Amino acid sequence: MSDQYADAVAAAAKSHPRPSGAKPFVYGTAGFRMNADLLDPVVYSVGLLAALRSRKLKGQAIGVMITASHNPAKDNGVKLVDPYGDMLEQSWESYATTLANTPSEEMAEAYAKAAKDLGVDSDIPANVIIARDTRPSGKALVDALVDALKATGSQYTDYGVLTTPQLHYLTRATNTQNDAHPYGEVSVEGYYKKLSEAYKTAMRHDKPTGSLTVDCANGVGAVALKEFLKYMPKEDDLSGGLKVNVANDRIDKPEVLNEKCGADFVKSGQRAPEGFNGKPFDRWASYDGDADRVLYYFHEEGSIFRLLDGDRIATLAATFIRELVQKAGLEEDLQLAVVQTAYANGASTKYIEDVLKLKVECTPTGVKHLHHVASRYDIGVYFEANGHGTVLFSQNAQRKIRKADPQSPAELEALTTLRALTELINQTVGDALSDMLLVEVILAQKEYTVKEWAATYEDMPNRLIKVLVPDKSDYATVPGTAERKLEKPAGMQDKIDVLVEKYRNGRCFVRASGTEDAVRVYGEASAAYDVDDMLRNVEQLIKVTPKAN
Ligand SMILES: CC(=O)N[C@H]1[C@@H](OP(=O)(O)O)O[C@H](CO)[C@@H](O)[C@@H]1O
Ligand SMILES: [Mg+2]
Repeated sequence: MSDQYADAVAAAAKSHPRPSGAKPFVYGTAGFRMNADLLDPVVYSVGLLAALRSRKLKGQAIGVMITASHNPAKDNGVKLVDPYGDMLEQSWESYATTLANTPSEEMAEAYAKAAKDLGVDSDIPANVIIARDTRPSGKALVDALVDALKATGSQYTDYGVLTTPQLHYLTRATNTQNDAHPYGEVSVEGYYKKLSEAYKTAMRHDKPTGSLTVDCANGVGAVALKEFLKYMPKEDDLSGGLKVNVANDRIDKPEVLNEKCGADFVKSGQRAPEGFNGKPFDRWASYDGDADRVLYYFHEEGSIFRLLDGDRIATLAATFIRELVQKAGLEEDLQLAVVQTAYANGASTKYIEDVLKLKVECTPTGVKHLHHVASRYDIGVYFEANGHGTVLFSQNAQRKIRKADPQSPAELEALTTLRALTELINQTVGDALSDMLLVEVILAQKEYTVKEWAATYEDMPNRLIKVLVPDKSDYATVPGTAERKLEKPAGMQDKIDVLVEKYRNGRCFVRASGTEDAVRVYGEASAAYDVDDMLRNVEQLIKVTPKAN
């Protein structure tokens, strides 16, 4: 056992025992997520890994976020953020999983082995920054994390209660503060200032119409939004003045987090949250529990609910950014693409390809996959249908946008807005607040009402359901199909294909969830009654399939 911290790791591990008989934990789509009561030893092990990761990356700061996002209040979770604000490099996930499943009495050995395998030099200083959402269990979990950081001689900063994207911002800002182009000031205030200044520039000639009401899922988004509003222009300001109503902000009642509200509730049920006023054409948005997702929606006359989901935000952003790039005379220089998952509504994909004539890529579920593909383009717009996404501007694109020499007042105008957008958009990860400001800028500049935005294309009727199965690991998709085809259980895909063929423009796929103990079934077709019938039949098929062995 060579690592100089191994003894301290062993001693501290005794206070964070792994309950016997606990199910194996897996670092999944969004880190570890489970009932908060089980998480203490897991978070301790994540602290150890954060220290190793920071040392491996020459002392750059690593972020640790304690959140379970849209899950119920009793759950919690933990995820690691890499130095530039993206998710933990995939090749390290297996180390996270191994450490999380190690009994406390073997922890020091497992830690030293990981350090050795990963070639970590324990003399390099480690630096970790921490934040948590509003869940009551978060505080004690931060204590477990800090125990690991102290045991490994790491420096740390605990930023308290923040949104997930704020922690991503701080991680990147910390690691770029000495660069030629720092990401921003290393403070939460710096985050608000960066966003508000970019918003004011982008809105310099425009004022949004009407008001915007934001359902904050009774979570941390309410804290961030209220603070941010202090940095916004006054409501009557002709440059960007906007009346924002904050709804579902009961962070004093932790048990109502995500309860009948929030982006996940709205998207999966295709219905408005509790507290919705139902006034026709009022503009509403919902965040999720850690404010990295946002969706818009409104009621048409007759109480018809119209959802403007992540696909809509992606198409709106791609349209607008492409127009700006053209107007700025940079069209030849900058290639733009949209990245989606199989859950994207087929009508949105068709619209991007046929009307916008832009390239669409489809990746497996989970933002880390979308982010990775989007980063290959000069400008990569990526969104999951559930509202999680952002726009990435490559270094090359940022340089060209910064250095371009406008040849006309119109080019200068477009460039000014484009430059503002590279600051307004949180390029580390999906960010409800930043994405919402982006949407507001676009709607105001294009003079779109929500009705006009919704009219750009018509969604295919669709539904997403969860089916409980004895063991979700019986379900596996064919690699390279972006999870659209099953290879396990054997023969099931053929049966699904036969079923789906019966419905006009039917599409349906089944995959195991990476965050819940269930399989998900997504379906869409030309007619809503066909979608319901198709999903009922596929659900039945899953229920009668004998357990694989
Ligand atoms: C269909 C769907 O919305 N799946 C969500 C959900 O993943 P699953 O692996 O499907 O459970 O949670 C992920 C983390 O928040 C999110 O990235 C993803 O989009
Ligand atoms: Mg979230």
